[in-house]
Amino acid sequence: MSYFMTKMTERQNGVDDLTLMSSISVENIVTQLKHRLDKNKIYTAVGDVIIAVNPYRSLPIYGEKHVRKYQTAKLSDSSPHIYALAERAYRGMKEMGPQAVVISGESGAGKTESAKLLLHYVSSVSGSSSVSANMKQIILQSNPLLESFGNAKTLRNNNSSRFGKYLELQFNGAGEPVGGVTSNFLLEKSRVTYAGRGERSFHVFYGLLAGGWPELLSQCQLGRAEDYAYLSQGTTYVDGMDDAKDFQEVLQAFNTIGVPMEQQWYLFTVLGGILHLGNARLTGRDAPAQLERGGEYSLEMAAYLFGVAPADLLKAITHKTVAMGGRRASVVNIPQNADQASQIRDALAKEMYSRIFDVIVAQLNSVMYTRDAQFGKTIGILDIYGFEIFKENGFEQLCINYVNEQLQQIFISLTIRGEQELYRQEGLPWREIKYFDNKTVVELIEGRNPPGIFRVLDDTCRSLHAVDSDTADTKFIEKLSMSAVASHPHLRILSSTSAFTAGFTIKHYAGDVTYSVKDMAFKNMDNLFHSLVNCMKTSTNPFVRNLWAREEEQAHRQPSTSSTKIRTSCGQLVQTLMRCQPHYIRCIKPNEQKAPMKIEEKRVLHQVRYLGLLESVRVAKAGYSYKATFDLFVQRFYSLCPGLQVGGVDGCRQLIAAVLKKHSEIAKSEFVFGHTRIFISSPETIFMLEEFREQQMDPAGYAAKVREYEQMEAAANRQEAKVATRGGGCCIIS
Ligand SMILES: Nc1ncnc2c1ncn2[C@@H]1O[C@H](COP(=O)(O)OP(=O)(O)OP(=O)(O)O)[C@@H](O)[C@H]1O
Repeated sequence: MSYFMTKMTERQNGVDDLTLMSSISVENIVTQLKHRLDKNKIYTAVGDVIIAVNPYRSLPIYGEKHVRKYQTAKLSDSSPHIYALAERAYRGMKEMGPQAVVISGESGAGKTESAKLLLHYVSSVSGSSSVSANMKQIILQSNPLLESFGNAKTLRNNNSSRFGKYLELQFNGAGEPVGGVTSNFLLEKSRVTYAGRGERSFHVFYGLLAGGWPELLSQCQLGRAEDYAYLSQGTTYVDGMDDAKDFQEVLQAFNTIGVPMEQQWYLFTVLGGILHLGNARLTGRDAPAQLERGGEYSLEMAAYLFGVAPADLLKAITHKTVAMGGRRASVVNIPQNADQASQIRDALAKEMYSRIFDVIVAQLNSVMYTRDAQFGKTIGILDIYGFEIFKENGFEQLCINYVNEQLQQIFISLTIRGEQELYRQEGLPWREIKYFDNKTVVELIEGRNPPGIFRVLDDTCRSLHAVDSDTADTKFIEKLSMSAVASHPHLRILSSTSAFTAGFTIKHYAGDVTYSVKDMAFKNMDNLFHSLVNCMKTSTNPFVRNLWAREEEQAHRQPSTSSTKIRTSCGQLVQTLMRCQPHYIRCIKPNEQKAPMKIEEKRVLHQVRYLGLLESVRVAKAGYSYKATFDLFVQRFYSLCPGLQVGGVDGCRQLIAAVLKKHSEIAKSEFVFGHTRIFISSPETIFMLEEFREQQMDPAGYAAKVREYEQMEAAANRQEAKVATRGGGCCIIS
């Protein structure tokens, strides 16, 4: 007996769950997604993981009617849908404890839309008391605010989130949302000072210039976006976007969350200061650098808006303060040339912006967070860049891929651990689950002993004083080559060639990625020197002073590096997620042109690899292919045992005995009984059971499907024969 119906479904419609594919390969995953998208099915499951293919058009699968369907559905029987996952998370939160939904995928794949759909679902099913209505309103308004400061136009997405976000919703005992906390990660602050061709900086800059209060624009002496070096490298305009209108939403959100007018004013003047700072161009091969002609006005405006003296600001930019010596350390000011000083100026702009972003998030949290929530009643939503591999990969990709390695670690340990725990609870014998544990890659990047890549990089940065960026990169790769991890099986160090600055390849769980070390050391140091910190702390602008207040007098300490900050915030995230029941949404961008319902196979293949979907299928199939409570199993397959009168374990045993008696091709060892569930080893057995069931319940329909399948196979064979004849000219497949 073949399980042809399953194959037919697989070939025509794609399987609902990829663990049911007849052959497991990345190519077959793509084929399945394609078949499903052809049938308007954008969601596919891999066990409990949901794959969401961006349809690039609105589909009639959302809204209240669909919410009600999933709210009342038996989840084990419902088709894959983001609402089904949202319902699982919501029920899990109410009945058990903290839940987390991890959404990943490349830019434009649909992460933010998925997060919004989740919020919509939870908001729809979770009560309407005045506290929760108020909270829903705040959460709703926080979106345009965070998007204005954290999103930008990129070539891939006009409204691309340039930061990772973890929103933890807090609920009361009745399951109503009463609060929340947002954490932000990896803001792409380099976008403040540079946006590539066709891209823009963060939306808020254009909004401010297009829709800011006239008195504010006049005080800041602000003009058009094209007038500012930081905004004019890319484009300044986005099709279909109304910057002035969006800016009004920002102001409204500030009012809703209670940011006083005075603070709003100060905040926007600092943004204006950043724009002027970018126009303070520096020149001169010798150190210290000088301002270019005309640069004095820009520097003065920046200094005025930051509330510091122009001479102090210039000195802080053109001199680097470093600590020298051991215990009785002294501080020296090293003059910087134009390139170095420009880097420091940009570092100030980036840091100022990123601190403003942090302040906004903190302000949001101060109104959202509540102590009245029930302990452990939370649902977290993590919307974060997926694994990245570009033609050229640098420090940013290393950080993003490191976070994704960590997330994969959690995925593996919680899934496998959960599976093993279930076996233990069910009294099943220990069954080893084989999978690739990427812990070794996490340690290669962040390890302490032996020091991993980040620590070698930090060590290099610590020993840098007045060297240029190229020398720093060379020193880093030398150190890495001599370090203990140099011979790590997942690392290959590459020396420089004419086309490539030295670098290294990491064998990640999702594939090999080659990183160039160009500018890694400088990006890691962030070039934020004490001179800048000390200058900003003298500001007469209370908002600016506050931004820098957290800095201790730390002229004698090196500032924390970017990789240390990422390790720390990622560590906190991991701890939070480890306490939760996780749910995963892997988003896929089907094509580059944003064309509705179209799959470019090569593109999707690439993402399937880098989202680690093959690994997900393997992990989901690692234990038993199928598990269900005795009752559920009996409910589904009772027709295979005519006259069956009982449910539970007895019903299950009788049913299986009947199947084995009639179908000798199924081995008894396929079925394992736990305390409350039945487990089935291979997917083939389930396919067969499904087929027997269909045959039993609807013989005529089944016979028609057999005929349809045979015709389809014959047509496929004829087609293959034609292709073979055309291609080789001599091979006819009979
Ligand atoms: N489920 C969906 N239905 C219809 N359109 C969608 C859906 N998901 C995404 N889109 C479309 O794709 C666009 C990009 O989606 P989104 O902004 O969510 O991507 P992203 O993964 O968050 O990207 P980035 O990482 O750049 O922020 C949306 O503006 C929307 O037009």
